[in-house]
Amino acid sequence: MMGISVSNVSKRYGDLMALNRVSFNVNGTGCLVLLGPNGAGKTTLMKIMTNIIRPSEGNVSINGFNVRENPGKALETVGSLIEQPEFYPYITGYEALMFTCRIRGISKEKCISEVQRVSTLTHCRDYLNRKTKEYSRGMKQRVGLATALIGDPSIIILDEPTFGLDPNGMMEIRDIIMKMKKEKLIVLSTHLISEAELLADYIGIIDHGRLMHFGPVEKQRYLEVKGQINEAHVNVPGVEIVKKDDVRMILRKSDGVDNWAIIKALETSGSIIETFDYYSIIEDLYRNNVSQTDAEM
Ligand SMILES: Nc1ncnc2c1ncn2[C@@H]1O[C@H](COP(=O)(O)OP(=O)(O)OP(=O)(O)O)[C@@H](O)[C@H]1O
Repeated sequence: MMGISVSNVSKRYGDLMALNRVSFNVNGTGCLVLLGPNGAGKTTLMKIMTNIIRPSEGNVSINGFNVRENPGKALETVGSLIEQPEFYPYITGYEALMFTCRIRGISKEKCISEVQRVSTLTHCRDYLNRKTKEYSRGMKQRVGLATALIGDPSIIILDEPTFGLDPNGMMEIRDIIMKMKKEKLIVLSTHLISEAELLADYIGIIDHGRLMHFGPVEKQRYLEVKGQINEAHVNVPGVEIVKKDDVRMILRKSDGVDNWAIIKALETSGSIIETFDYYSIIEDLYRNNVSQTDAEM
């Protein structure tokens, strides 16, 4: 099974610990979102994962191959877009993509159709014949993403893929990621909680170089109840109250607990329910794990 293993990775820049003993494993398909404020260490971690820089300590393995010792094998099926893409200014986007096809070992005959495929996916065909020095930030971002998709890699590592895109562009890229994550392993960084909520199957929260939280996003497990719930008791096995005030309550439930059982218990105990819905816990995790001065939503 495809997977990434990050083991005790630290990175020092002089006195600064940009990453401090980060470890996690992620396997199979889905999307791991690395969420954290500016300067948290997300890009540094992704650069280490793709062998752009070397860790001060620790190791990264992809599909069982150590990224530093065996980069050819480890990164064979990995596509990536790290930081803002930069292209040689006098070449066109088309030439940049063709060049990447050749580097990735795609045969000459197949390059044209592959460039068409990735540029259609990322909606950058209209300006592929213009020189990259004329591109806006968003245009560069789309061509950069197209570059990451060349060769149809099974693992894709994307550093802030929607950075610099207009709202439509953001939605298009998120749609592409939603589709791709069904059959690929995607790792992406963002400082936007809304983006994490939409895309994450696994979440890693990074602050000041430390991995503060790592785990699956249990989308169906958390419920938000609003209404008059000041006297609420939820005597349902497998249900616990995570947070509660007079008008709002967050619940966590175990597998197999029926939402109707919870509603019934709440009403029986005298609550008046106005809304009852699934709740994304990511914002809470972020608030609890990122130092307040840095928190930006
Ligand atoms: N080459 C470098 N030399 C010195 N310090 C660096 C270098 N690269 C990164 N840093 C520092 O390491 C820390 C982590 O930076 P990094 O770019 O990984 O953060 P980030 O989470 O990706 O932030 P952002 O969301 O702003 O892109 C920051 O304090 C940054 O200033």
